[in-house]
Amino acid sequence: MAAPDAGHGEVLLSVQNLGVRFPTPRGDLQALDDVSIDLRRSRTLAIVGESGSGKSVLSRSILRLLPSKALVSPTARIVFDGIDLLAQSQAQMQKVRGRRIAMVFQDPMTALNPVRTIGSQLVEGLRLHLNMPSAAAYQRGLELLQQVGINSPERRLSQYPHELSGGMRQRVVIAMAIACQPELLIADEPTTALDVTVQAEILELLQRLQREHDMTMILITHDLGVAAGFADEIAVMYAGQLVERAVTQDVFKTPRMPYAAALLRSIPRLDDAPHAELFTIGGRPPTTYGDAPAGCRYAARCERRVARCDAETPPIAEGPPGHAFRCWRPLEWQ
Ligand SMILES: Nc1ncnc2c1ncn2[C@@H]1O[C@H](COP(=O)(O)OP(=O)(O)OP(=O)(O)O)[C@@H](O)[C@H]1O
Repeated sequence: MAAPDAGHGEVLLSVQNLGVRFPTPRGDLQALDDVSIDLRRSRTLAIVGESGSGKSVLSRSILRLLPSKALVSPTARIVFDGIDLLAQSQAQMQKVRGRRIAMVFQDPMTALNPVRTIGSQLVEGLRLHLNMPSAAAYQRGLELLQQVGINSPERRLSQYPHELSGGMRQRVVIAMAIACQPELLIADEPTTALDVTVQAEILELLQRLQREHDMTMILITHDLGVAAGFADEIAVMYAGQLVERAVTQDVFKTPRMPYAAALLRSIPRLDDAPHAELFTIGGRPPTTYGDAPAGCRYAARCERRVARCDAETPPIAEGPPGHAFRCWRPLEWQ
């Protein structure tokens, strides 16, 4: 699907017809189905959806970090700055991963080695990717820690991950991710494992770094509220499919697919009455094994369902220019 706001900047990342299946004893689990998405340089895209909607499989596909048993659809293409990523060998991907596309994961401890100091991990990345001599890498390590808002960086470099708070650890992981000045940074639920007070600080840090380094960014989150404050564009995933895509304010002002509208209603608002019950979407998204039955995957939970929703699969298509959605009975205006 073409990036909204077409004409501003070249497309840096293009995902076309991406399907991913995992073989299981119950048949192939369909994790992603025909996902196409373009992202222009310097833009931030939030990928939003409930647990299991395929957000992480999408980001891992881009980095070629899927488990070897994953089956990628033969017609899929993922093109990053003209490089066909799915056609690269793992050795070639080493030159892209970490260097041109970096990732920040949910739990900083999965990215950090618990038995090595922060300094050795940060410096090693710089030496490995950028061939820096030790002294220069150490100096750059200090600068990076300062950039991500860590005080007394000399002391921190000699500490082990467990000696740092969760927020501090995520700052270190972010410093490692930006070390090689990647063009694309993918942050997968970067604040979910952190205290609420620290979450906002980490998001602010990512936003500042995005601006300062003119990075293109993908933020994966289950929280549309977080996406709103962060991203230029929002892509909503549901049960392995992309179901709505537009610039952030269009998704908020005029969501077209009832699922996006329901997600919006489930965000707590400051003007809600005290103790007002939060809206929740009843039911759960389906998991598809083998070929998906015809129909809209959201139909069973949808307030606007009509017979066609069960009979035919809606394609993803643009309504107003730059606003694409997958729905037979879209909301015309909110
Ligand atoms: N290695 C795997 N083997 C089998 N199934 C998998 C594997 N990884 C993911 N899946 C399945 O693929 C689907 C999409 O998973 P994914 O992790 O992308 O969802 P998500 O939207 O990122 O969810 P969450 O917010 O919980 O991380 C899910 O049904 C999940 O169970």
